[in-house]
Amino acid sequence: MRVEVTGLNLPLGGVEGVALRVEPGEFVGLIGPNGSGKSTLLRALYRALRPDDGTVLVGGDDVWRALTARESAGRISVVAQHGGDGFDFTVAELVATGRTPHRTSPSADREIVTAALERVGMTGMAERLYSTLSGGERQRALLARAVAQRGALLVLDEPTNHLDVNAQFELLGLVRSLGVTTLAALHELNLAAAYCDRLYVLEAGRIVAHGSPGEVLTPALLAEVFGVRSHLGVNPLTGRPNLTFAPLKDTLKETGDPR
Ligand SMILES: Nc1ncnc2c1ncn2[C@@H]1O[C@H](COP(=O)(O)OP(=O)(O)OP(=O)(O)O)[C@@H](O)[C@H]1O
Repeated sequence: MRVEVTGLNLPLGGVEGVALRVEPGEFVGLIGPNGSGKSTLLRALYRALRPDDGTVLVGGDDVWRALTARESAGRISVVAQHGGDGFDFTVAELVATGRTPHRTSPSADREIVTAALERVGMTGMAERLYSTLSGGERQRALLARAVAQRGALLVLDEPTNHLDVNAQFELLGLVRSLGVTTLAALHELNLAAAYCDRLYVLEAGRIVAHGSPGEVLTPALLAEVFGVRSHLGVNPLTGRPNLTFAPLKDTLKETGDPR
């Protein structure tokens, strides 16, 4: 399902004049420093923050003007930051809330929930209370809910938070394997380089660059936007672009030789 955002101005986060596209089946990453407006922009896409101006088309329909909240929830699956906080649900109950926008039978819903839990490897935790899960387990439960929701667009807000290095690969690999059009805010730039087809860079609420990871993640852009020195090479294990970083001012000298 195609996403087309044009002329988007939001009442929060300084988000102004944002235009972006996600083609059907693409995995597009949204990167930018803390506070640059990534979460705020995503909220406007999944109908949680009404824009002052501009359009958000998902599957050709204006999310804010042509779709109801229910229709939008049927089309867009979301893994938001702190998305399950405050729920006193079991994992299976949480995942079942992903079926709310759909009018399918209870038995079909149960099968979909079971399959979603299996997909994220949480079958054995179905009856655990969400509030008792670790941070990484919570992320997987929220992804299972999004899988059960079966939206044609998947929006992820920093989905790899709390995950160990292997779990980060597993989660993003799982997302890719779904083959669903995906837009994800990501902090870890090497994960963005490894998993995303294209990237958009947000700085103070404006898109300042977009393109393939190799085109976007240049030392000049990373110095300007993130204030770091960087080297773009190739990950010898995967062949994907690979960044190494250092602070602009070499504060590492003061830490001594780690060897
Ligand atoms: N409800 C709100 N009220 C006031 N300011 C807000 C609100 N929501 C977001 N902001 C501000 O908007 C800016 C962008 O926030 P946002 O959460 O979108 O950034 P982000 O790029 O997702 O950051 P991070 O990487 O730290 O998660 C921040 O300065 C934030 O303080």
